Amino acid sequence: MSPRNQARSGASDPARTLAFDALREVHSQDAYANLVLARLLRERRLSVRDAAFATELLSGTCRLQGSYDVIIEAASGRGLSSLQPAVVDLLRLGAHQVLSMRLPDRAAVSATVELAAATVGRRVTGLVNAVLRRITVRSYDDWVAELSAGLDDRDALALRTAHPRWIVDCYADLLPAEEVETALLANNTQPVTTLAVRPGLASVEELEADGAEAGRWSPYAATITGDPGRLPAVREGRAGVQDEGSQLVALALARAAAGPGPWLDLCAGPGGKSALLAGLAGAQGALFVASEPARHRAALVQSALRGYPADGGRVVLAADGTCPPWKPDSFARVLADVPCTGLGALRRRPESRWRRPPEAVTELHPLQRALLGSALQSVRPGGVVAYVTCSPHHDETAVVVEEALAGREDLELLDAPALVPEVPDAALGAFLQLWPHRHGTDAMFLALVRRL
Ligand SMILES: C[S@@+](CC[C@H](N)C(=O)[O-])C[C@H]1O[C@@H](n2cnc3c(N)ncnc32)[C@H](O)[C@@H]1O
Repeated sequence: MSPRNQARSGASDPARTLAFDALREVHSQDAYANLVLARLLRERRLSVRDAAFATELLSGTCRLQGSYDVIIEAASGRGLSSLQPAVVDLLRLGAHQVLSMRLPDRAAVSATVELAAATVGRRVTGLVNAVLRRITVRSYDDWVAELSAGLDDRDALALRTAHPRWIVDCYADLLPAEEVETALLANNTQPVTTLAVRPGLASVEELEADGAEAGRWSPYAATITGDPGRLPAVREGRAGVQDEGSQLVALALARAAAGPGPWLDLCAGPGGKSALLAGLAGAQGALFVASEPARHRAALVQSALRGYPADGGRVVLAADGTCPPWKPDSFARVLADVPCTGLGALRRRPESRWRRPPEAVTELHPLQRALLGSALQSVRPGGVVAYVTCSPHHDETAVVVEEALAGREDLELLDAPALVPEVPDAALGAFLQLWPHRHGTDAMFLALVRRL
């Protein structure tokens, strides 16, 4: 087998080869790193150790990419656009091994040079070797200190924490100054895997007996290490992976006083919150309706609900939430978990911070406003709407809610933090704002609005 084909099959260095192939897909096809990684791990069947190495190499490289790019440009003395994209990805993977993975420099450089030979070709090995050896001369912190000279404080913070400047600005506008860096660095950590049990179908105690640990805030949460699929409750659809922040916002909606009547999840795909809400609605004898316009995502909602008995208490619709097929005033509780930039879930989506342009915030605004308007029309008097984002950005959160409330005397903003009193430091006025660095959850935002 030629070296090139050997590397493609992953025989010589399966972990680095997988990380390289995945990174190429991420950049050349705009693919999601997590999805590509999961697929390649399934297809190539690496050892546990190699799979863990490939996962860290790919995820870490994607997260810190912006700062590595600045370092690579400084070390190579040329702009990245003058290099072949596959070579840039090799250098990024090498930079991560050298600067962040605590591997011996010599081993990291020579393994990356071999990978370059096997994938792109021998002609690039000299360049890859020279640039990586220059990178090994300094630590990450020393590179950042050197390259920060002359930058303003926020640009230096962006480089140090590996975030685009506009995201640094967003966090700096929302948090006390002394918390901003900690909050940004929390986005560079790997979140624990958290499960939510479906109410009435499984219990946290059952998961604990299978090796999980009870969660920190939600009575339905448990954390695990390793593959969730090893737990019978997960395989049987009686529990599923869900961040605790998502559980808390669903729980707050369920706890608000709203009177009897059906519940609606207006933007339900892929069904994480639906799976929890359906059980909570069922416990109150309420019909639960999940609606999601994207058919493949509506199918994921069906799958998330598969553990519940098929007794007619749950309905999944493929409907556009901005022009819904149901009559106004139909529901007692409505969840509007709207599409957003996902700035609060950067831990989970390693490449996303470099992909989303700042304009995404303004582009999403009309849809967010329309969906909240539709939710407020769908709820009956006395009922409650939960407006939720997994972004803390002011323009996606408070601004949307305040616009909807303006001049509406029939709407009342509820004290959302009061409905999850077990969680400290989460009040942003009457809004709930969770943070990875404070709560270990995604940065979920919740506003609860009652229709009078
Ligand atoms: C933040 S996700 C919802 C996550 C979901 N609640 C969960 O916990 O799994 C937003 C969802 O809104 C859906 N969406 C996009 N446009 C929509 C529209 N016009 N009406 C309703 N939902 C929409 C997206 O397809 C996406 O599934």
